[in-house]
Amino acid sequence: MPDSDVTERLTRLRKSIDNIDAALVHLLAERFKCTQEVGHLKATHGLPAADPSREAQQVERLRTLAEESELDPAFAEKWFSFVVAEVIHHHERIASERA
Ligand SMILES: C=C(O[C@@H]1C=C(C(=O)O)C=C[C@H]1O)C(=O)O
Repeated sequence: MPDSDVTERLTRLRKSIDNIDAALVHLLAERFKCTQEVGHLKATHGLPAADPSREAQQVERLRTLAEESELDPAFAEKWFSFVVAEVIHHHERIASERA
């Protein structure tokens, strides 16, 4: 493949990667807006920050979706756990600010 074709293909792929990264940031921002609201609801009603049974259901679902999409399910779970840990941290902070 000539060098100019490689450069063109790389540029095209990187444009798509940049679009996907932008979409992921937007999706995460929307997710955190929802989880912040959940955090306030929980703090107002004295509910615990974490809900392990809900998380177990989500992990199960996400692992299945990952398999169907040919994404490594272990990676999907790792990503989910990373995000949820941050959400729980936010919930604990919201609850402590109310106390
Ligand atoms: C958002 C919630 O709080 C926590 C965070 C979750 C999440 O980010 O999906 C799921 C369960 C909870 O541990 C919730 O209870 O729905």
